[in-house]
Amino acid sequence: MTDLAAEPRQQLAAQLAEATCEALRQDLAQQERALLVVSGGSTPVPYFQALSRQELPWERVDVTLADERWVSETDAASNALLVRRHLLQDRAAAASFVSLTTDDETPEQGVEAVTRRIEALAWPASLVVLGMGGDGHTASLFPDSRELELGLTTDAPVLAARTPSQPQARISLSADRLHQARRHVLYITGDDKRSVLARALSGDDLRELPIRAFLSCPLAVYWAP
Ligand SMILES: O=C1O[C@H](COP(=O)(O)O)[C@@H](O)[C@H](O)[C@H]1O
Repeated sequence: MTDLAAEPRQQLAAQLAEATCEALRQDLAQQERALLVVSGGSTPVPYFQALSRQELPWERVDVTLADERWVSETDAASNALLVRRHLLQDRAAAASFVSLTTDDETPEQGVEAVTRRIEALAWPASLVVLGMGGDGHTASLFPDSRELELGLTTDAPVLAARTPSQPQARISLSADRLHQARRHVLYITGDDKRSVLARALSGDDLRELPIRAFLSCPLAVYWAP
């Protein structure tokens, strides 16, 4: 059976990979290193694959995540595993990846070390590629997170987050740090997420749909059915 969603999603992934390269190339013409912040979850796989084949001076590119589940890098739920499997391949294998986890038991214990790692990167990031869940969360800024208010207001770059709806503890870049990037993309697929985005655009309560914190970045929306 033909998967009707596959082709537009592949095209979208190819377009976003091109736009990502353009952003990184522009910045690498002005500076020694450039930083790309990507999201995890299931959506970015075709984008990562398309990006991994692009020609770029990848050895001058750092890649990190907008957020991570506090699991080992071998766990199937690890966003780092996803990046290593699908993005840090082919030409992009030469990029440096900076993870958001440590060997500590909890993100609260690891957050200081991760903060030091994150601060050592070449900010502002060239591009932040945000994802969005069906509940309007982005990065690990979840509507039901105990730390949502903190994540939206702190000027610290990284925070630990506990979210009743999620099985794992999380670590996330803060809204402030994500805002500081030069360019912002929201990368989503499917009609459900399009409806969530439409809802987000028609209101202003950040606690209801945290993605609203990024709608005026400005945010380039990459969507396919
Ligand atoms: O939990 C997460 O979910 C969002 C969206 O994921 P998707 O599977 O619906 O694409 C993602 O942006 C975030 O990085 C991830 O940790």
